[in-house]
Amino acid sequence: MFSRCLASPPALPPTSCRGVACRLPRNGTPLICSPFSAINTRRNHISYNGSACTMRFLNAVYHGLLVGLVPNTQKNGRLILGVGRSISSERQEDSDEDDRDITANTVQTAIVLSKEVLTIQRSLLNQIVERRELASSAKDSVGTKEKEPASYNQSNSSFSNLDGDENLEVSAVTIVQALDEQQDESPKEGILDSSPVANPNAMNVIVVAAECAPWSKTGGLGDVVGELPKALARRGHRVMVVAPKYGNYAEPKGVGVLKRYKVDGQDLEVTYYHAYIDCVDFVFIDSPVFRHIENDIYGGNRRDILKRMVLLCRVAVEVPWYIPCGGVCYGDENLVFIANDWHTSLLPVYLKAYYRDMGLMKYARSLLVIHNIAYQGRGPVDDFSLVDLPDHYLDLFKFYDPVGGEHFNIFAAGLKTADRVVTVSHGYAWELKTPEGGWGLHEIISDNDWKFRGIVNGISTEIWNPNSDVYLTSDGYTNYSLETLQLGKAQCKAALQHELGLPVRGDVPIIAFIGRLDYQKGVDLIAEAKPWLVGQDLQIVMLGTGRRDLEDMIRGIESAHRDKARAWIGFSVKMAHRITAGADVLLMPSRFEPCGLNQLYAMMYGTVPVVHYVGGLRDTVQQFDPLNDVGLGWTFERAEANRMIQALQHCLDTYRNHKKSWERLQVRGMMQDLSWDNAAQRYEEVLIAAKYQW
Ligand SMILES: Nc1ncnc2c1ncn2[C@@H]1O[C@H](COP(=O)(O)OP(=O)(O)O[C@H]2O[C@H](CO)[C@@H](O)[C@H](O)[C@H]2O)[C@@H](O)[C@H]1O
Repeated sequence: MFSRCLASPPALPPTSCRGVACRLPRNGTPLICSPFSAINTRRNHISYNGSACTMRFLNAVYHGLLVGLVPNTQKNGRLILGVGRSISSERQEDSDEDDRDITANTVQTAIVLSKEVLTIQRSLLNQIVERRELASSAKDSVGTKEKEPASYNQSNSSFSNLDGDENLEVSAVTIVQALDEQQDESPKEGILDSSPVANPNAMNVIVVAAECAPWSKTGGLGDVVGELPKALARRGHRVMVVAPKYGNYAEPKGVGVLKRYKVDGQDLEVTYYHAYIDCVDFVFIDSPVFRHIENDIYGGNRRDILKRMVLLCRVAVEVPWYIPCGGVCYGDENLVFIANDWHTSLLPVYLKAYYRDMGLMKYARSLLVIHNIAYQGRGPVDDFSLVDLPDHYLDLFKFYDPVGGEHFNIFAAGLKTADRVVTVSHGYAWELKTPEGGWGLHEIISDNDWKFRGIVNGISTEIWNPNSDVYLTSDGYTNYSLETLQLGKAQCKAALQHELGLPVRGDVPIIAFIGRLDYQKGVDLIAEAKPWLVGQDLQIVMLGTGRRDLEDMIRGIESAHRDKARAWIGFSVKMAHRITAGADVLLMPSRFEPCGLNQLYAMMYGTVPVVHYVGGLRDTVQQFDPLNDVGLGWTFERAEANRMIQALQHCLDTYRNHKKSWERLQVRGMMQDLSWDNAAQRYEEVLIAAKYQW
């Protein structure tokens, strides 16, 4: 098996794709894409608003915008800009005279460049403008002879190694002029505020997952993969998401790259689609094995699912070499992969076995995020033959526990191999190290505690925002904010009751449940509590899909109590939003909950959570304390129906009899900053730790 691996070693990337370096076509091609209308190419050079510079420089500028572009020194009236290590590390490739015809890439790069230059950091703009003003005031005071501001000539600059390289020069004045012109056309605040921050620790980050909202989503993983990358990009990282292409997606366009991978002896053709949205490169992998399963992305037999995940991981690990995003491949320096759950736990293993063990991708690192340890990619030991690894890697996967006996466990191998491991809350991080919470993997997690950390998920405050929610603009629903909470929520509640055919009554509390119908989510506790629930003056709305018996169970509750209960079986994003807005209470009796997103969404909509005190629900829902008027909802200590009923009794008492307390609860929930920005900062700390780990 080892020799099979060696017989088809992973191909080395083309030299033009190994870093930021790309070559221009032999014949000059005018690039008319710049808002400055002044980017032109000559052989190996680009004239940018009249200043000669190399494509490498433009690429470096592109990266420099992300890592911080620093005025360095001035020479012959031109400002030399240092862009950190990306330039110096690429300089030796300048001597390579091998031009490559990459016109399309070059044009694309210039397009990206021209867009990115507009989002150049406020600090750079200010520095340059300040210096220009300094220069002109100095000029005024001295007369006709232009005098350089002293700061231009700092010989101790950290970028002094760039001195003298003509190719790295660009006229500061032309940049300033271009920015000035652009400011006339566009709202300054908008451009600058949405730009990535300068970040000295900026990295290339590739998030790999089996699902990515809004294109594919079966639960919280999709939401996280759709949003965390954007928050990392806002922090100045260059971020890509790699996910399978399950359907026909509108935005991503084919990139014209075709590759073949062998999985379980079968040749699989792979093409790639790309979209650049909110400063993130979304790369979708198209292959026959992924097509037409958008409604059942984890469907099929165990071996089929495993083969899909093998393909995803094998392709993803090479994407930084082969897929030009904005004309430039990510390359493997300063690179961190973020794998998610067992589906992509093979990625850290492939990174090690195929590359780092062979002296390739030496500086690339991997981070594995545990969203749910209950799914581990277990199978018989024979499954090892499907993952195409050297024989000595079997020990990483072979795992014994009393439940599964000796078996093949993909999550186990990923946890051991990844450079860092994160899970999605502090509560769950603790639980994972216990025999109950770790689902057999607790010892591996404890053994790797040094590289393990909990980071609470954030949420998209654009998609899940009652003030701009696109699903609240029709059918009687309305958008609302903190200021219009009581009126707006009452209207949404009436619209929900109307849409579901429940009695339209403002005074009756609506208790909602949204989630996968399985053991984890504790929906059976609702069935157990049914006699109490239906004896109350309340309405209960349940949205979910999953286990057939649980679907039948909630259907049964509805058919026995049509005036009080509704069960929506299926996956409906629209209904999830509408129920979150229209309900008064969100019930989450989850037996375990790594983080939970629905309680966060609920709080943003003034919907009060009642949750089992477990995992991420402990971290995010502080128990209401009426004496001190603090807290965000109600928690119950054990996943038992009577405990849940007690918590609901307290909750309904406050709803009915303490309106002001209730409103303050709602307001406290809505006023929290639950955005991804905090979590992204924590992730960045982990990325940095991984980068400097040897
Ligand atoms: N029938 C339905 N129709 C429409 N939308 C539906 C739906 N059922 C669920 N959803 C949506 O799917 C998402 C569920 O997210 P959760 O975080 O609650 O659970 P999940 O268990 O999938 O995620 C796992 O990963 C996430 C992310 O890390 C962790 O928060 C979580 O604890 C862990 O179990 C929400 O956006 C919810 O609205």
